[in-house]
Amino acid sequence: AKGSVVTTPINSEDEAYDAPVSIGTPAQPFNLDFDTGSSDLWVFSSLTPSNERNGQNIYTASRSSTAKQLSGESWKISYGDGSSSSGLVYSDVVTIGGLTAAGQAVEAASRVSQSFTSESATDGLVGLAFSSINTVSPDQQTTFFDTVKPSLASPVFTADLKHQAPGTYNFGFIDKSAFTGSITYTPVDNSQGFWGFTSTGFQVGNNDFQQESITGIADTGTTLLLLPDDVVNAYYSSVNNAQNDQSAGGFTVPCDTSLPDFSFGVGNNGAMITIPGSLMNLGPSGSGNSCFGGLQSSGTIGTNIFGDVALKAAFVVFDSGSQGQPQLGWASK
Ligand SMILES: Cc1cc(CN)n(C)n1
Repeated sequence: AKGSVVTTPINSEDEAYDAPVSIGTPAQPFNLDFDTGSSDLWVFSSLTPSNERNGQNIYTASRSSTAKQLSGESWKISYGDGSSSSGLVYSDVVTIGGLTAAGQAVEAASRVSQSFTSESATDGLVGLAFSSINTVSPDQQTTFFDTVKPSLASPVFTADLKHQAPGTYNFGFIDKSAFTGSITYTPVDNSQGFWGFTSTGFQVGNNDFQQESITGIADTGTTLLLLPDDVVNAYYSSVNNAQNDQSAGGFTVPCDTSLPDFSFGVGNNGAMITIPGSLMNLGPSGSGNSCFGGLQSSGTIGTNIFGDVALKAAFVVFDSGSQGQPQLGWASK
């Protein structure tokens, strides 16, 4: 089997990307944030207090003839940006891009934190990291990808995110028309449950390539590219009037400045993914006439995060084991 679904930026800053998902019988429609940095499929629901909702679609299990509550099961998750949610668990039919997962764990929110409430465009998340970090307790559940994997032509999914334009998540196949050149594969360390890999280094504009192992995760659910301070300082020291502005929450640049490209190395054959300078500006920073940089410090997080700013410059293959061990494929587009 194969699936293909369009994913769309939720706002003018490409802050997150949602895609349509149907749950239940008859189908209840949702717009969910596909997140390769977590492993819970959760939705706003009839259990979510009305003062924590803001127009989101809600899942009502009692209206689905295929819903079954998983008795005694619950979930609770918190994300790197401080947001969180928790609730109860049902199994139900979940359809994404023509692919149907029967008996998928659907995590119904009985509470959500403020940033979810205020993001009216997003009805929940589809976790696409490894099922080893699914939070359902006492019986851990599988991600949508793991649930449908046995039926897929190939155990892979791909992410093709775009700047201010619709992109695509494909399941079970690689669309050769979606990228240029070849795909460079690199091994994945999934010991922490993430799509972890090591980049071979970086390059600011047309400067020399700086060889430096940068270990991080490919995370479609994080907006920014979060890298070590030496990389971030090397980038912004090449930008006139760039400044690390605490009140803005990080590095800002003058909004009218053309920014250098930023490239990062993948694989052991010298391949690089180049983020055009235009995509390194995320728009007004909210303080002064400065704009917020797409590259920021991974500082105290404990890992580097290749989020949407990086991923939207690439066609990315999340391969869970077509060659035995999990790997990430990177191609320009
Ligand atoms: C809701 C959400 C998801 C992620 C990335 N995994 N973040 C940082 N926030």
